Amino acid sequence: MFSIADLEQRLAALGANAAHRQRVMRHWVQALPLTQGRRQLEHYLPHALLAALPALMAELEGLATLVESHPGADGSARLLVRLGDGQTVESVLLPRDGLCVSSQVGCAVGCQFCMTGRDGLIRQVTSAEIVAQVALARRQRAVKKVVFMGMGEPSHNLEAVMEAIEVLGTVGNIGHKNLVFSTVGDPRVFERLARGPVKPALALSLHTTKDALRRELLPRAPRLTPADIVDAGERYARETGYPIQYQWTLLDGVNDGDDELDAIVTLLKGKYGVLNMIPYNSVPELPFQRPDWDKARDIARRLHQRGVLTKLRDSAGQDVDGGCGQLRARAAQPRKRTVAIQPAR
Ligand SMILES: C[S@@+](CC[C@H](N)C(=O)[O-])C[C@H]1O[C@@H](n2cnc3c(N)ncnc32)[C@H](O)[C@@H]1O
Ligand code: SF4
Repeated sequence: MFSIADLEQRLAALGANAAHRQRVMRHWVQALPLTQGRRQLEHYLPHALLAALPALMAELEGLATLVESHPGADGSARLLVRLGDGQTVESVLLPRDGLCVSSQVGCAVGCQFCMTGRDGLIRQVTSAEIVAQVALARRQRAVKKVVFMGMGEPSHNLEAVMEAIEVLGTVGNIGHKNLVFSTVGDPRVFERLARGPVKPALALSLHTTKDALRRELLPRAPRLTPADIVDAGERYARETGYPIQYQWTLLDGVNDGDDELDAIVTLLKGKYGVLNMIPYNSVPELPFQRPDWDKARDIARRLHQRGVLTKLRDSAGQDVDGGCGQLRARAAQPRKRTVAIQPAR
């Protein structure tokens, strides 16, 4: 297990200067053959590095290897990925060149509706292992967007995630607004993301406007109220120019009542953001129900009419254990079905 910083050090020890390091990293992250490039590697890299390169590339490939691929009817594919020590995480190839990656094995937040949270935190995923998930996916298809919506809470592995984001947004050739950091909301996140050289877009998993219910559903999320989260999100959105993606997992009879809709309008109307409503992926082991699609569509339509930009989305690969953590648990993000769009401002 090593980090991007460890990799940089190893390259430097083999005689690589900054430009050499960037070139090697580009081949890895973009899954480019070593023969590709304007200047051939053998005329460019120091001898020691050249000699070590095949073994090093094999080692980098070994950071994330494919165990299973479950293609969905919507063009997505849920991947079960083995890390170097045998632990497994999920990545999801999304329609339209997106990829959902995992930042932790398990998760300490313990959301009641999430299969990943049931395991608790098993271990952190290193920055190199995060980037390796992208390299693995790129060996299968193009990746132009990376969302941190797989297993784990990125704010609990913040420095590793930020290190990976910096690589992906530079040598990885991914547009900064196409890197999406998804979090339950942690005060450190807003400050840290705004400070990085690569500022990602931000998704905030809100799920309810009620503080007490949120504490129940997300038992170990930081003690920010929904209003605190939206305030901090609004500042980040204004600072970066990217709208916040508010995430709302729709749970039948739990967070889909008229009282929630009234409070959503109070909280989000006029804010620089979009509300993504994602009907819960049923997981047999968990005690929640997915609302039917017509009900979900009606909720999105009513919010739209009241001035909240709302999109109804379905998790990718509904037909192949679409709930995050299900594939790992049993040895599985967003196909868009946009029903209502209204300019937020
Ligand atoms: C798996 S989490 C990972 C990122 C981060 N921990 C978070 O919660 O934003 C990504 C999103 O998946 C959602 N999610 C988890 N389990 C789900 C399920 N069974 N059905 C639908 N969405 C789910 C979460 O609510 C969250 O918005
Ligand atoms: S939804 Fe996100 S924060 Fe909650 S348990 Fe799952 S991975 Fe962790």
